[in-house]
Amino acid sequence: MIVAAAALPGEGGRWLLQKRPAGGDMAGLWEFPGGKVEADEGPVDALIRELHEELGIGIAARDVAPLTFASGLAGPRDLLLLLYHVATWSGDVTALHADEIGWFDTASIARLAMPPIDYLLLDSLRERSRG
Ligand SMILES: Nc1nc2c([nH]c(=O)n2[C@@H]2O[C@H](COP(=O)(O)OP(=O)(O)OP(=O)(O)O)[C@@H](O)[C@H]2O)c(=O)[nH]1
Repeated sequence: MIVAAAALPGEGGRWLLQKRPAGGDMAGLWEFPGGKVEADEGPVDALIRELHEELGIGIAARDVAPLTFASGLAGPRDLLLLLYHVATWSGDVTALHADEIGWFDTASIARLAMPPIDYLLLDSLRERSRG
């Protein structure tokens, strides 16, 4: 499974994470917004679709750039997680899908309960926060 996810930058080196809804897969864990890349779409198209569905924001492909990726097992499934930096967007970020959203610096992200693969993304996110 390929998943496209977004690193959305906020004030002071913070990034947006959302808490997966109760009752579902990996309930209560914090993650980067995004979702599965469907068979008929590319990863950036999937990201644009998912961010509209989950956060109600509009992003343009020209504002999306690869940041890093990680791979491993997510439960029984083999997952490739593509993390994209999203420079700008239109509309206000709204939690349409998540139980909660928040803006966290990388030290705080490291202390959140996340799917295991997400911890592998943190080095690149730290570098990007300094840049
Ligand atoms: N969006 C997102 N998904 C992640 C992250 N880390 C991680 O392991 N995942 C996993 O990647 C998959 C993302 O698919 P999805 O967001 O479409 O999940 P979903 O609820 O539709 O999955 P489901 O239909 O199998 O329950 C989930 O299994 C999720 O747990 C992350 O940082 N962001």
